[in-house]
Amino acid sequence: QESPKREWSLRDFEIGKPLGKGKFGRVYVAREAKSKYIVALKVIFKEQIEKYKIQHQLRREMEIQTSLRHPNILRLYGWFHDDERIFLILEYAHGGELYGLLRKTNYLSEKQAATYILSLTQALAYCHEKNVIHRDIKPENLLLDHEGRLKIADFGWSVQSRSKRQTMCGTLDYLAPEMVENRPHDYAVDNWTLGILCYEFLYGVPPFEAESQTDTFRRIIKVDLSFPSEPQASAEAKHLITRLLVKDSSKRLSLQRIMEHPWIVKNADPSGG
Ligand SMILES: Clc1cnc2c(Nc3ccc(N4CCOCC4)cc3)nc(-c3cccnc3)cn12
Repeated sequence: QESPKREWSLRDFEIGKPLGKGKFGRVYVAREAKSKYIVALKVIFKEQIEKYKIQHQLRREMEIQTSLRHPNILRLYGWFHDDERIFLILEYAHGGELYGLLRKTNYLSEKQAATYILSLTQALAYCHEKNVIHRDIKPENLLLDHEGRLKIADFGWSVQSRSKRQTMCGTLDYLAPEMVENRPHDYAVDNWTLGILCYEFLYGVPPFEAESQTDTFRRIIKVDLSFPSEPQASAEAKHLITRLLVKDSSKRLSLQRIMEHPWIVKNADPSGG
């Protein structure tokens, strides 16, 4: 049952270290003074909102994010503002960025990869049944909780930390052909992105990575997909990736079929851990 919506203010929080900064502001660890509850506090500057004319997008994103309740979607508990800033009170993901894990281990085991793909698929299926589409599941928006469970932490403002790889900012790697070709896109773009992420979890690099954005663009629209010989991935994993990285968006494996795919059924830990 819903806790009473109380008015928050900056006085309620002790601000900790910055976690990262984005185009519109920064994210800090913070602690609610009375309960000692740890949260992430995202600060967005109003003059940036006016400058980029994103008031409505921000309002819509915040309403959506507050209404979503799913174990793999980061909670937005509430917000408040002062003269020049808007503060979002977010669930703190104790495990940090999934990217940090991927960078450390280069690539994930098939069990880990399948578990994260299942979590993402379940979160997306939840969003789609609530008619929330196009949660851009770019990797920089994927965080981990204290048990290593995946959390989609996006409401349209990906936060870039300094430690991010160069390719990350403004990369095309995760965009579906219909996006890069500026054609109308629907929620099937998320199915494509699941294929990109599955490949990157298993091989450590996105499938269409190239020296230049132009080459990445060419490889995406051609679906120039090949699997390296190292590290070895199972035939089922490659089958799933091949059934998602399909140019015709209507032919991509549905979220339901992903959950039932042999590679997922065999390898994923249903508890998401
Ligand atoms: Cl929103 C939100 C909720 N929780 C987080 C979070 N949590 C978090 C926890 C732990 C560590 N570690 C750093 C290495 O040592 C281990 C702990 C990093 C981030 N990070 C970011 C973030 C991270 C990077 C850039 N921009 C934002 C956003 N977050």
